[in-house]
Amino acid sequence: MASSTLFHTSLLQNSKNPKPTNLTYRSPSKINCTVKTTPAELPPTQHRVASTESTPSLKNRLNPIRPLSAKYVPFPPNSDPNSVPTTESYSLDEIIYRSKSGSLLDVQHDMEALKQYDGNYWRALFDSRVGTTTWPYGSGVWSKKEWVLPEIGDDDIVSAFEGNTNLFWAERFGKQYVGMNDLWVKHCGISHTGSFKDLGMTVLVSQVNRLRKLGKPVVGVGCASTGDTSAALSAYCASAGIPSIVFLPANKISIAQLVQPIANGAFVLSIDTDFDGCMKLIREVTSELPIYLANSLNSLRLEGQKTAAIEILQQFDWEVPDWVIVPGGNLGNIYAFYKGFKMCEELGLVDRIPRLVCAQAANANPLYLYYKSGWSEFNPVKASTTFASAIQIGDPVSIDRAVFALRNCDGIVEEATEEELMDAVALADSTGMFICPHTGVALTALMKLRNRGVIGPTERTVVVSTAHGLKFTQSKVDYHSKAIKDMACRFANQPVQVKADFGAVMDVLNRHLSDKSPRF
Ligand SMILES: Cc1ncc(COP(=O)(O)O)c(C=O)c1O
Ligand SMILES: N[C@@H](CCOP(=O)(O)O)C(=O)O
Repeated sequence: MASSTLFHTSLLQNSKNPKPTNLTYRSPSKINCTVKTTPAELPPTQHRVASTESTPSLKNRLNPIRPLSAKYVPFPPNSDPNSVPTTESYSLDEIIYRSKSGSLLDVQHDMEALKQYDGNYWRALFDSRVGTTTWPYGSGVWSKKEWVLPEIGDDDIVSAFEGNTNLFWAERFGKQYVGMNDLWVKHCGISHTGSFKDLGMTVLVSQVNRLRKLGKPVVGVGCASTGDTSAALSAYCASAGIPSIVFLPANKISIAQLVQPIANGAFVLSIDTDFDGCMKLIREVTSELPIYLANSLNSLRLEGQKTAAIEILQQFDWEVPDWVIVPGGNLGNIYAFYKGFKMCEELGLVDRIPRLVCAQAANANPLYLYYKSGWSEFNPVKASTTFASAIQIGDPVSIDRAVFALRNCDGIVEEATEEELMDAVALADSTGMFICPHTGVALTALMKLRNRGVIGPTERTVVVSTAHGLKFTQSKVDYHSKAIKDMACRFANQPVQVKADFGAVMDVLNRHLSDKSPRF
């Protein structure tokens, strides 16, 4: 409720805002920073105004002569030894999703321009924005604007102040179930629309907003979805007044996810196919109609999603965790994490990157099978039904990005059966979390890697939680009522039916209290 109120207020104020004035102050790291504030007569909600400090205002430090910029290049970028050197590139103001050869694209930042500032500078700049309410830097994504879309105007940004999510010390789960004392869960799903997709969608919809203002032919924005991309797309588009169109696999997403685009006024197509079928259709449609493609095939999305990696480092005071475990489906996010960590290393904020683990549901495991083949042969699969329905994907569009990321960080791929992932959810929930099944997949991967001794007991590990558990309550209801065929539901916690009678209630409580065995 609160965040959606802020969302609208921010956009309203942004459009009305007069020009700011400048003040100079010294940031905690002794770097001269210029901050722009608005005149005193402005409304007290000054924090919702546009255009505050920006990197060029810090030019007194290093006299930068290269402006910051970014462009599309074919993936993998030229920096990769296996890439074929090319000069092919495109402005971010072009509407393009694939290179001439049909490969994926990547957003490439002018790293030389970014390197005009050292790691201390970037750390201090990002740290100085934590907790601010100044537009747009109060967003965990736009607090890293220079590394995301350096050239976009603040007025074009469509943001719900996403990001800045809780990095939760999973003390009890860690100690009790995996023998670890340094286990953390990054709750990316505790967000405006309840999943990490907000991080990428703010970037994509902001760029669409800019394109439309530039007069580009974009009548709407479309995606195929297993429920979270569609929720984020429709919310951000609704906020900016941009039409959204979502292709959903009929009867394959949760009710909570389905109602999100409906409520946000999207044009919702429920299609009698699976996600891969919807993805194929949206690609065909967006090549025919002036509908902008919002899936992570579009590399803009990953620029926002990569900020979760930067945010993790920041939350650890720029200490690098040993492992980060990410559930994978269409496989954009695992690459986004790699890219975020790698940029921090290349720009001197940290001196190494973590090892990444991509966790898949065994019922939708094409990456896992590819990994197990020693990366020798990739075959799409027909994904079967899984409680981790948002990753029920058999032909991931970002397969090349995922392999690139995993190979370059000595990464691992793991899988989780339905029973394993649901048990992991129940155990995590019993320690005070309320996680989605996808996070259960990631926790299963952690348990397996701990059992095999791959992850050590004192290694700092972050499990990325990708969606809010409240979107997936039906799976929890089924589990706790032991209503899942062929599943023991070992950790089900069933309510006790009792008569509305004092004696009956006392009997039940006395039996419960005398039972000394811990519940799990
Ligand atoms: C909740 C949730 N977790 C994980 C994923 C996997 O992310 P990716 O498709 O980037 O691999 C998705 C979407 O695919 C998702 O919605
Ligand atoms: N889980 C996703 C699947 C599509 O992924 P995307 O990142 O390519 O949009 C969803 O919620 O739709």
